[in-house]
Amino acid sequence: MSAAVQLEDLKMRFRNGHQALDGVDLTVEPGQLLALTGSNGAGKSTLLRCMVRLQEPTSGMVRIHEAEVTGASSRALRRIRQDVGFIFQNFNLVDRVSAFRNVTNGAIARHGSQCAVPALVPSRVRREAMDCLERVGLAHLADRRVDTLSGGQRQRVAIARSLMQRPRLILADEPVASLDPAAGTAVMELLRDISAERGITVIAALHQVDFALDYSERIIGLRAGRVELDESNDRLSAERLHELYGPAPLTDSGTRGQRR
Ligand SMILES: Nc1ncnc2c1ncn2[C@@H]1O[C@H](COP(=O)(O)OP(=O)(O)OP(=O)(O)O)[C@@H](O)[C@H]1O
Repeated sequence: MSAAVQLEDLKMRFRNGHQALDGVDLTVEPGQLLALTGSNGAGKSTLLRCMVRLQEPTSGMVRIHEAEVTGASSRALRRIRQDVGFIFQNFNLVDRVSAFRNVTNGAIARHGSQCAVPALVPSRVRREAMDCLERVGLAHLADRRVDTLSGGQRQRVAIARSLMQRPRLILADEPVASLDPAAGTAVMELLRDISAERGITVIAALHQVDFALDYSERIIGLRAGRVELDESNDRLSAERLHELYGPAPLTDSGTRGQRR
């Protein structure tokens, strides 16, 4: 099967001369849940953003599902991005509207801007939005304004919104960094489960090495914009990962989430 993501000698230098990515080569198999780890400033966010050109790489090649991202026209890029969900640390939801409306917004790329206008949302999209909310365990809060939800609930709304895209790839930039350990665990379990159920490739930048070990199949360690470590999680000990990337909080008062 073809790779979900392929990066070749990817480089990104900011205008101030800072080399944030310094020749990253990486191939990610479809359906894999991969954790990107590394200390502050290692280049994790830049790498995720460069994959879909939210940040323009300076050089190198990105391919997603066989389509070349680098060099793609804006139309081709839009098409590639339709298959890619992005989950952010700060959720990036529309605060003053309901969970349901945030989720139907996720259908805009597939069904057009009518999905942003409640009265015009087709009934099949409404049904799908409820299914997605159901999947993340929040159907009962569909009508709640998202700014009245907890951080963990908001992140689950963001995941439901991304499911509306029917993504083949989800890029998650510190999806649990703003959450308490229990909410973080719930979000990581959800990402792991939807990846397994739907064959969605997930690449998650994670600071917490315990989450990386517990929920990913493969761990990439970045340092100064380079891949320093690339291991399957069952070959990595927590001690080694802690040693490389510093102390990190345990996920839940000393216990760790369930391994696959
Ligand atoms: N707009 C910018 N201009 C110049 N340098 C930048 C810019 N944005 C980020 N950087 C630098 O690029 C490097 C990589 O940043 P990036 O945010 O990708 O790291 P990260 O691994 O995601 O870090 P963190 O874990 O702190 O989020 C850092 O040294 C950062 O200071």
